[in-house]
Amino acid sequence: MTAPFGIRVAGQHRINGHLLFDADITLPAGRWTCLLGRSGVGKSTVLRLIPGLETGGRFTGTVTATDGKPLQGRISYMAQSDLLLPWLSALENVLIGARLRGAQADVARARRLLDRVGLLSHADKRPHMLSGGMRQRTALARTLFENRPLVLLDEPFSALDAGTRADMQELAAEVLQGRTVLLVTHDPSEATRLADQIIVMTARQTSIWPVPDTPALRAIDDPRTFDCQTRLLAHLRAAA
Ligand SMILES: Nc1ncnc2c1ncn2[C@@H]1O[C@H](COP(=O)(O)OP(=O)(O)OP(=O)(O)O)[C@@H](O)[C@H]1O
Repeated sequence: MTAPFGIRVAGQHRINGHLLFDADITLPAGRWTCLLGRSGVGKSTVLRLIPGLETGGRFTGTVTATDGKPLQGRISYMAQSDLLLPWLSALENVLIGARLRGAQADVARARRLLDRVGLLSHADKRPHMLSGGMRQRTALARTLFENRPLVLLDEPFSALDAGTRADMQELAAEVLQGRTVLLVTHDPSEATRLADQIIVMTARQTSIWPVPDTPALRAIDDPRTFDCQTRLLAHLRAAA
């Protein structure tokens, strides 16, 4: 993998002329940043601004990589909806990026990732034959397969049961080690477990929330993890 790089998103976003948010977010190179905030505040919009996707509004500001190079071809993005192609199997969906680029697809690696997300026995099924959580895990495998230095994850574990969610958090932490990751989540416990940096977003500002000085991936039952997630939840409930 190429050397990790950081990202800064700074500026104002408006929809129909109304200010949605004024943000200044820095993603440290090779680290996990978790972004939390009220529903509708603009977290997914921040994620979409980074690769330059349509947001339905107007952004006045900058998105810059710390190495000064263009971002094209260096980002893997997992949207809130799974975006699986319905006419392809789970395995073919994992391979779709390589196929679209006309690259040699590493089928064995795709199968290993499907195995890691618990879906190898479903590799030949099309998305309509899979549950919501299975489709989300297929989309996760597709995102991890892309092997990019910058990874944007929009609530990637939201459809999973608690046990599978913990397993998938651990898998993502392992596979994405050393990459720059931005994870949008509503779950203070998930953020506290995974984040090197937590950012809480409101319309007026983006602020850093202190994480325990233990390294991520943090133990769920560590009192410092528990204390951080409890205080973060209280803060999110109070934040406007
Ligand atoms: N394509 C679009 N056209 C117009 N407005 C949009 C579009 N996409 C999002 N919005 C609006 O932008 C605002 C922020 O949406 P966004 O999805 O970024 O919020 P969010 O914080 O990720 O929400 P959630 O936590 O519910 O997923 C919302 O008011 C939403 O209605």
